[in-house]
Amino acid sequence: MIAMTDSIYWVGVNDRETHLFESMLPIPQGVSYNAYMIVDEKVALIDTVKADYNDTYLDKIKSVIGNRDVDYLVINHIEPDHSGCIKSVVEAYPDVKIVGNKKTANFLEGFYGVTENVLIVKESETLNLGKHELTFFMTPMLHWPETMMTYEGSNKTLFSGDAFGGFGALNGGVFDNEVNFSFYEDEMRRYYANIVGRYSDMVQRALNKLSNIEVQTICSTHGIVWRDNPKQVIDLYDKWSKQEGEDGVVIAYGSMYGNTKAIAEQLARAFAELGIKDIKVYDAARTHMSYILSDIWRYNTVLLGSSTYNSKMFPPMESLLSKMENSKLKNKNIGVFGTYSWSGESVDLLQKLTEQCKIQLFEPTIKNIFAPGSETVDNCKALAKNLVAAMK
Ligand SMILES: Cc1cc2nc3c(=O)[nH]c(=O)nc-3n(C[C@H](O)[C@H](O)[C@H](O)COP(=O)(O)O)c2cc1C
Repeated sequence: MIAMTDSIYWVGVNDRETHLFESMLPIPQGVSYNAYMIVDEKVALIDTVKADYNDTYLDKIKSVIGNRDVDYLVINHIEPDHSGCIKSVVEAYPDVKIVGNKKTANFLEGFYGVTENVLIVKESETLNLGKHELTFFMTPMLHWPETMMTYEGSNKTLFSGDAFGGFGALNGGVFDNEVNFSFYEDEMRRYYANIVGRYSDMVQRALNKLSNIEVQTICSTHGIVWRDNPKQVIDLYDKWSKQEGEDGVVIAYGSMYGNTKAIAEQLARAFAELGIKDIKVYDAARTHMSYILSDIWRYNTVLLGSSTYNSKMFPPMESLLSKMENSKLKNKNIGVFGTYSWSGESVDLLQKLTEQCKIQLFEPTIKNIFAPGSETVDNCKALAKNLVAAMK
């Protein structure tokens, strides 16, 4: 338990055990499931943690309130990594009222069979705890239908659910002024690109809503608590949700025997010769696509390459492109390249995807039969030149 004020507590946990978040995204640095508690005339919990950490969570609550009862459990987001302890909270505190919106109630019944003692709240409705008053803001599809945020007025604290969160367990430092943010920034962007990015329009809607309230502290369900400079994370979310990429290049390729890789290397060199310093080259079969997507989110220029594999793209590139399409990527300048030996579908498929994604494809497209020759070097230089000219 960590006291955030004399009456608001962090009762979250660090997960250093799970390898793959949502069974897909590597979290070598762990992740935190943040939950909070407000102790006033009434006691309110805000979100719970993943079921695996049930005992630790309940112990933390008890360490603050002893034998007092919990009056409310606010569910900002019912994804199981935050709602996994609902049933044990109900068992431990049978009179607890579960606070959520109409959609939360539906999920609550479906996941946990809980139908009693549910308090349904609507947009801007308030709940008085004594000195603290909670106001609820609906933020649907950020990133589930039932997501909402809870604002505590006396401390100007926003409990934001998954919004403003990120990977990376809390290594002692919990608040933004206690940590070196560069590590958390990378892990926040990877979380954003892979989990929230698809719902960027909803993020913009939520940011507009929040612009009407004064926020001094942001408490997300993952990662650090922002109380020194909450504007920093709001600005980052604004930038990421507008998909405003920085000048820089991501080159991702799939290559079995090095021919496509050779083009990737030539392209990287061509960008470097044009003065670009931020160039990230990824073998899509080697680096998990969540890291590649995170950099694609960061930069404005993307080069995608694939050899032809059984009339298709090389499978790891196919996965990356499917994820890119699902993320509703926009505002990127793209070049494509690849090699083949007889039918050569991969580059055409790469091109087709850029049409589906509505991202701008730059010429020349580089499609090589067998090993790349000297004309490939010229094509790489021409493509790099066109893409650099389009940077800010
Ligand atoms: C398993 C396998 C399947 C392939 N399937 C095709 C194909 O369907 N059409 C084609 O034109 N070339 C195909 N090729 C040839 C490669 O696309 C070609 O040799 C390419 O240059 C390899 O590039 P890389 O060295 O970057 O892997 C295949 C090669 C392998 C090893």
